[in-house]
Amino acid sequence: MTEPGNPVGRLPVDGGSTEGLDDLDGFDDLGIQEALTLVNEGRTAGVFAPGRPRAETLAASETPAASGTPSALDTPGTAGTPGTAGTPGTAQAPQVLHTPQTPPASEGSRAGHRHTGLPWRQARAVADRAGRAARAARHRSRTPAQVPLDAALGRVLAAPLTALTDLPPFDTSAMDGWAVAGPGPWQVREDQVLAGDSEPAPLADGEAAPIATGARVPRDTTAVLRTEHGRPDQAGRLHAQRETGYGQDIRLRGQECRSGDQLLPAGTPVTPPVLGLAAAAGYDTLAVASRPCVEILVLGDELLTAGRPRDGLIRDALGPMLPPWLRVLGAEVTAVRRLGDDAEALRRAVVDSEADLIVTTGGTAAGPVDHVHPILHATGADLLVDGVQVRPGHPMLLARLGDGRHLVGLPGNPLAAVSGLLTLAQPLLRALGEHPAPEPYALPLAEGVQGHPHDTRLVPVVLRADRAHPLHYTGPAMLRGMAAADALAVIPPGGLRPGDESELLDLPWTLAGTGVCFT
Ligand SMILES: Nc1nc2c(c(=O)[nH]1)N[C@H]1C(S)=C(S)[C@@H](COP(=O)(O)OP(=O)(O)OC[C@H]3O[C@@H](n4cnc5c(N)ncnc54)[C@H](O)[C@@H]3O)O[C@H]1N2
Ligand code: MOO
Repeated sequence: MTEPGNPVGRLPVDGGSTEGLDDLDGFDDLGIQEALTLVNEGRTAGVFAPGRPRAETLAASETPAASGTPSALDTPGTAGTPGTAGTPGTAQAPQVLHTPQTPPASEGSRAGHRHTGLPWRQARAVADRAGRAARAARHRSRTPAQVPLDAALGRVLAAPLTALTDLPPFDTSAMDGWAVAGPGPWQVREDQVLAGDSEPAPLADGEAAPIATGARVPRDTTAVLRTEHGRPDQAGRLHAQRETGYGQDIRLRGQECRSGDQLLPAGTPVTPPVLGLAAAAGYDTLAVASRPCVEILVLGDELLTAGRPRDGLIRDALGPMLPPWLRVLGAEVTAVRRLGDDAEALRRAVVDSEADLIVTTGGTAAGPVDHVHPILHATGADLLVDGVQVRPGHPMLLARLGDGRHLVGLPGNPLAAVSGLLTLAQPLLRALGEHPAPEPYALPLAEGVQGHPHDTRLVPVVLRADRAHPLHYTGPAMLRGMAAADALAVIPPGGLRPGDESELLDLPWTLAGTGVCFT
């Protein structure tokens, strides 16, 4: 536990090891000594509350809470919390420090630390532009698919939805009651008019006919009198108990649209109500944008596809995670291939693929078996994004392979791969699949979040009561926090204080539920 008056506590933590400190978001490119200096000088945004274990404050993003067996949701605010620096041992309100000594990202000093790649927003914009360019190329070469209504769900209209009929297609009763003609009382007819009847007999003046909601009104009907507003007498005459205006409770033909009206523009996502509207307007099939084809290449000799980790081998977490996620983003996943660390297999897979997008996992860094860069170089690919100023995931990349085809290289660390997915694959696939980008939105943070000195951070959060609560277990190699998350908070360099609005990247299943969107 941290000793009062000694904000930093005993360093190093974790049983005397500094292992893990170089993984700290915000510090991992500074070097351990530099990071510790910043901490000791209070120049980082960090809460060093008396009694709080140092591991929870300094290393919150990687380190489990100190006691018990907390879940990712436990005291969510404490994960990645160090957004404030109070004076330990005093009742003084914490003072916020926004790493004032750090140069802005654009200054990019290479002297003490790596600082490469595109700024996060710029990288997303590049991916979006690449998707748009590829889409234009696809438009020239492919015709939109015409699919049955149920197969169109989750796709995007390739053409405007134009009404094939007037809606309503004929004058209908809006209520159960009586169709009446002229002023009452009315003589009630025997025959009832039901929904689906094709051509009810016209009403004579002074006549009423029992009618159901949705039934076609007889010609010369002047109003519909609701069941609860009329009283038939013994002699079969109907008396109005409320005044009935001319045209009341009659839905006129064409009230909603006329045949030929544009109901929705091209580019509209096909949701359940769109399917309903299309059916009402007379459609059996819809023209939808073709889905971008995506091939996933999982790299790494250390990966197992079944059983428990053993003998230095670990389970492949990305093979199961990426296909459904990419489908939610509008992709058709045509293959998931596990290539190990075989450079030649990777080269062949890249050269032979006909997918619009290849997503690789792992091998993006500079290790002895990190083959992605060399293979892209050897195959003459155009690196549009080579590293992004984002944590985790900074080695992510985007390359153009020619013919409007692209490759997104996701880092192997699983949360870094999620970051790459949201930063590069999502904007590219949205643009390619013609899905509109959602409106950006923000919520106040329940707790402060420490920023990286130069890079944007993406931090898993849960959303409760209109606030975003940062989660535990959000180190680059962890999915435990992510699996409990509703969204990722976008933390600018320097961090955010409690109550600051943080932009949020939504996770599509949070609202829709898993059954709906993984079609
Ligand atoms: N000298 C440097 N080393 C590293 C840097 C750096 O800048 N300089 N960056 C680190 C960061 S940050 C990341 S992220 C990783 C990116 O590495 P790669 O994309 O090359 O990925 P690998 O080395 O293949 O794997 C990294 C890590 O992730 C595990 N992994 C890989 N694939 C999977 C999978 N499908 N499921 C679960 N786990 C996976 C792998 O076993 C490694 O532990 O590089 C750092 N190094
Ligand atoms: O830390 Mo890396 O940023 O895991 O992507």
